[in-house]
Amino acid sequence: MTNQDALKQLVGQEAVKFIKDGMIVGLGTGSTVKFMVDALGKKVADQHLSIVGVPTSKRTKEQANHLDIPTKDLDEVDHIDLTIDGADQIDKNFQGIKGGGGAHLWEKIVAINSTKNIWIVDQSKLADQLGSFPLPLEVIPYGSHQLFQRLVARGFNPVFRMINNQYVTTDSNNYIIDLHLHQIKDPQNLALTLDQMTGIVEHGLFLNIVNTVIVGQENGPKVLQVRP
Ligand SMILES: O=C(CO)[C@H](O)[C@H](O)COP(=O)(O)O
Repeated sequence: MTNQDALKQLVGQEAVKFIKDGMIVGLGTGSTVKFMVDALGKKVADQHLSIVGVPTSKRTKEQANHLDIPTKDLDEVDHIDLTIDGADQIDKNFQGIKGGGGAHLWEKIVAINSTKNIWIVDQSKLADQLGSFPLPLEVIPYGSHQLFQRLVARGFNPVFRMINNQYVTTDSNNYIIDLHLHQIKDPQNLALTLDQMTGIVEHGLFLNIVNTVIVGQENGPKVLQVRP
């Protein structure tokens, strides 16, 4: 296991300490969350916990089910106590970019329906300012090349996310366009602009969402309480 993976595993293990018997828990997506779900599977089995997971992607649902963690879809629960998810970049005001794994649409829907949100990251994800990580947009395939041109005209440096010359598609069968912005001076303003552009289903700016960030560091996970 790489050193970075070891840090991810430690934050995943730290995060499951926040999960108590009886909770409905949003399960994020990504390599860090994968370690958390592994730890949760063990905790559920060892302590005979009765919890329900609400996965934010098909791959997380598959992993949870494989580990015998009961899951429900978002519309089958009446609340979510806590969601634990990863992040691609977090700035000094604890605003985030997500969607590196292409799951930010479901992740944001689950996050805004959760009483509390915890992000688990290794220390490489912390930055003074957002933007060195490309900002993902989930876009409707229909007319996406017209949308692309509008993004070019605004100077947003868009790039369709492709693998082996094929469009990457999300769990909702949409495309991803990554904006190579390099720096985002005003995340709120950019979010408003993107919210108003027809064809964009959701962008990866997660603003004023996270309550607690757990950062993997060499000397152990650090828990940062961001907002109540
Ligand atoms: O937003 C996400 C998926 O859409 C992930 O949470 C984000 O990409 C972090 O992933 P990882 O833990 O693999 O670095």
